[in-house]
Amino acid sequence: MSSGPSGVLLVHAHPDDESINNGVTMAARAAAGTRVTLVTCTLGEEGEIIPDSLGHLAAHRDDTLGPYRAEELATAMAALGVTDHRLLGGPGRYRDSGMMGLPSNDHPDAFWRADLDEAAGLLAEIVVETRPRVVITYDPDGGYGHPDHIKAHRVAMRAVELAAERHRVDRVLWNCLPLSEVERHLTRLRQDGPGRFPDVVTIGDLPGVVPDAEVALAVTGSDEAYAAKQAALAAHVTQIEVAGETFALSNGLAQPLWRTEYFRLGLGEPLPPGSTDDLFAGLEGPGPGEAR
Ligand SMILES: CC(=O)N[C@H]1[C@@H](O[C@@H]2[C@H](O)[C@H](O)[C@@H](O)[C@H](O)[C@H]2O)O[C@H](CO)[C@@H](O)[C@@H]1O
Ligand SMILES: [Zn+2]
Repeated sequence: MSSGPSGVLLVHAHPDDESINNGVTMAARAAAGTRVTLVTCTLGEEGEIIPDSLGHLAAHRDDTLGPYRAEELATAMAALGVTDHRLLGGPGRYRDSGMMGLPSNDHPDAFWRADLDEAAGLLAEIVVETRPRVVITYDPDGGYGHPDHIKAHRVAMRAVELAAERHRVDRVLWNCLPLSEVERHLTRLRQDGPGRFPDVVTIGDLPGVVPDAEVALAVTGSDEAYAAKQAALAAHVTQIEVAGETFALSNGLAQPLWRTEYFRLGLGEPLPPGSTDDLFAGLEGPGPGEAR
């Protein structure tokens, strides 16, 4: 018998998105005793692969990248202290669709092709089981237009609707980045140089950049939470290289490894203006017997 409403549910498209977008938030909440549940919608089977030694895993070769990234995800979750992480519909139910417009979008198992209500129904059952007060996912553009990110947004929002008669989520938060902070960090990155990486990202390469006024919440990590995020990112060996307070994807473009993670309000209870650190700010107390 689950107790009252508790915790936070995060909905992400591929293994690595959870650590990139919410590593600090997940580590801080797990350490505080909040129930943290991660649902990852695909295994990232179509991903590029950084280490040459692992290139054989690629979709056009052995096509075994998915199980490998599942192991990377488990290692990242251990680093963040998150024990409840699930694959939507079970391992392999929905396949990584690849970047928008590629033939992999048409794979019969591609998440981009998934029936929305079927996928949202699977997620709604997790919402009813775990009873989160807050759900975190992407904005309607998926942050940067990747089909799996867009679909994860749509599935998450529909699941909250489908679950509402059995469990009402207090608020849905969308990951974002405030323009002024992006400009400040990229200016410094360009001045310091990309270090071990060939170049630095541009604003257009970063997901969910919005005017500062649209940011409803900023969650800044402790040294411990930030170190956990660095370790979690580093666990995604096929996708990410970490260099101190920067990292790069397979595109080799240095980008900030954010210590502060930012959110817009997607649905539900507004946060008090200028809220910091508390996903549950302004909500009536924790659920019965639940830590926040
Ligand atoms: C962070 C993220 O969502 N990564 C996705 C993305 O991978 C990017 C993609 O391969 C792009 O072409 C590269 O330039 C970039 O460096 C990659 O991060 O798309 C992949 C395929 O759908 C997905 O597996 C990966 O997780
Ligand atoms: Zn992704």
